[in-house]
Amino acid sequence: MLPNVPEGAPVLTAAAMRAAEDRAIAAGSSVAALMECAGTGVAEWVHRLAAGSEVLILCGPGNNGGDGYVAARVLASRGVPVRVAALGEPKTAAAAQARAAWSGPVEAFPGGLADGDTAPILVDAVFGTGLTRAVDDAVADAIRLLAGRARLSIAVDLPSGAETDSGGDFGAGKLANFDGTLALGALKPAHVLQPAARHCGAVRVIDIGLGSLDAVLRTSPRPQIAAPGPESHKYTRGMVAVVGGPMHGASELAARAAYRAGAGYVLLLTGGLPHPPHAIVRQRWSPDALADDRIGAVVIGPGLGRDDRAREKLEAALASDRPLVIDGDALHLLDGRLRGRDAPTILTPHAGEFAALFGAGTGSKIMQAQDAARKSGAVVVVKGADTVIAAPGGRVQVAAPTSAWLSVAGTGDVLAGTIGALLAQHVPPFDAASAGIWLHGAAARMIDRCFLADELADALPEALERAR
Ligand SMILES: NC(=O)C1=CN([C@@H]2O[C@H](COP(=O)(O)OP(=O)(O)OC[C@H]3O[C@@H](n4cnc5c(N)ncnc54)[C@H](O)[C@@H]3O)[C@@H](O)[C@H]2O)[C@H](O)CC1
Ligand SMILES: [K+]
Repeated sequence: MLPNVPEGAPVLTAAAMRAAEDRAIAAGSSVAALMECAGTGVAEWVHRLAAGSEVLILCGPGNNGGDGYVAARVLASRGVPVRVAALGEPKTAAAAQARAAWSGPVEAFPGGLADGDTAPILVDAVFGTGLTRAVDDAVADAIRLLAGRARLSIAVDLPSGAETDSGGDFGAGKLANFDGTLALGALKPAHVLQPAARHCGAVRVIDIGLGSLDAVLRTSPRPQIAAPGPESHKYTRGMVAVVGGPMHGASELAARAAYRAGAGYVLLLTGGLPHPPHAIVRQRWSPDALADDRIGAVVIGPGLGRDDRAREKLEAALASDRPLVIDGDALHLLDGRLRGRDAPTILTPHAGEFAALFGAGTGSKIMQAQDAARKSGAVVVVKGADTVIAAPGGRVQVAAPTSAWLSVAGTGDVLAGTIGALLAQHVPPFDAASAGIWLHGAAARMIDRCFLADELADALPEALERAR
């Protein structure tokens, strides 16, 4: 049930890590001291997890390899059987020092390891944040093979071959799957962005003495959502208007999710005959349907359609001064019409909708989301297995990876309704988006597998129970 990365944690790029390291050194530390901390922290985790089994540590030529030599020395001093295999001699002074302090043998990697060689515990200290180009095929293949054969595989800082800042895979499909990754000093984008994130397993951060870290990017925190008090009534709990269209199911799901996420009153503007759940107030759409100033948020897009009537509805929603969640079909009808909107606006595109709206951008998903938020003036939620939330002012979060079972029809509609409920309760738009994604992800993890989007909506109250 635990998310596999720490919540609300700073995420630093390779350059930001180097800057933090420079600050620590200016304050009296040294690369060797940081490496000692890193290697000792790795050894402590491995010692606990290895439970006496033999550990094979693969060391690269840079400081990631240096961390590996330190870990080997510390593990051996604690009586853990350790083997070290290295990809050449160390190339940095600190790694060379760590290598010199390791008194055991060093096997050649990958060439020196016999076919079928393995150890129950595999530690990958080959490359970390210093990797700037693809890893040789023979090296990538050997890491993947050894990690696959091990009972437990652990990456030091990053799975070797991961691109630190973009979460890309330098090896193009050759990254090994690890059970765990020990992030040194702080999380890096590769721990939360796909495809690298899925290779990390459970990620834990090891303190290496860098002090407090200031980062623009963080993982989404667990939200704190207050329960209603004695003074609450349906309108203070938030009134959400869902503007529907020809695909009724989608707007029904958004409306249901809005209630399940705590809204006090949900109005579904599609019309039609009354049917359960009767708590959803169904009305026909009219141009002045959004004039009721008790409406705290409007959700538009799920099931809206893309015809002239859909355009007319979107036009009215954009012209209103209501906070807006724009999703699904409405994203396809936007064509830059957000400019000049003062009320809070949240866009929730998936990758395809994002590309259609903002073009095929360059840079990491994080940079692209920030750019889109700046250009549109809206909070932009780029959904996926690595959902990024960006605000126009530059604030940005990555949600902890959640259940892949969310990849089913209707879950986006549930998310739009969930965010709408929080927005209607006057939660600021960035926080509403962040909390909505957290609730949605927590609900998915709780109901586990093969769920219907309706059931996801119905699991939101249990997720809310954990957001206190
Ligand atoms: N940042 C910190 O505060 C600390 C980080 N530590 C660890 O150090 C690594 C980063 O170390 P660095 O030496 O910069 O890079 P790497 O070890 O990741 O690798 C660089 C090394 O590898 C060579 N190289 C690069 N790409 C390739 C390639 N495709 N094939 C072969 N060789 C390649 C390059 O020339 C270098 O020699 C960080 O992740 C932490 O693990 C320390 O613990 C200190 C504190
Ligand atoms: K590594």
